[in-house]
Amino acid sequence: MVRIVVAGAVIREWGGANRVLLAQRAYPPHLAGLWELPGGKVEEGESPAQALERELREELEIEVVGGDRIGDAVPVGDDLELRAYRARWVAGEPVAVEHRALGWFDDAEVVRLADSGEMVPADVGWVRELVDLLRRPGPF
Ligand SMILES: Nc1nc2c([nH]c(=O)n2[C@H]2C[C@H](O)[C@@H](COP(=O)(O)OP(=O)(O)OP(=O)(O)O)O2)c(=O)[nH]1
Repeated sequence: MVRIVVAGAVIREWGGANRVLLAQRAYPPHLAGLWELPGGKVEEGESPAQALERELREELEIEVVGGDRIGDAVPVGDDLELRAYRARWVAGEPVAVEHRALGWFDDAEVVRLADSGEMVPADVGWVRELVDLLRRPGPF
């Protein structure tokens, strides 16, 4: 059975640029050190939006509301399907509960991470859509 993994783009205008929140994985070894959109696996009985809201509460201690899809689904191995969504920030300052670090990246920095191999490979296909979002005016 294919499990759905949801990943969220929280965007904030900060320091004169729109920035997306990325998280640096601490595990497993082949992904440790790489940056991703935070999220996790959808549990039984949950909608993708509910899963995203729960995962960001658990991993980052922030409250968000799950929104529109970003880009296409990405198969990971034989048993995971990864999906990206907009996530509207509601409350809380992000804390790295499970990640090595957190960062807010503007459009150029997202491209640089992808080009330099510092982004989780499955997420690289979303960079074009992320950059388009970051170049649009808010509110987010
Ligand atoms: N959260 C997240 N996972 C990703 C991304 N890209 C990517 O390949 N993955 C993979 C890594 C993992 O194999 C899987 C999600 O695992 P996870 O560790 O974030 O999810 P989880 O909290 O539900 O996991 P678990 O500890 O219960 O295993 O998807 C991404 O952008 N965000």
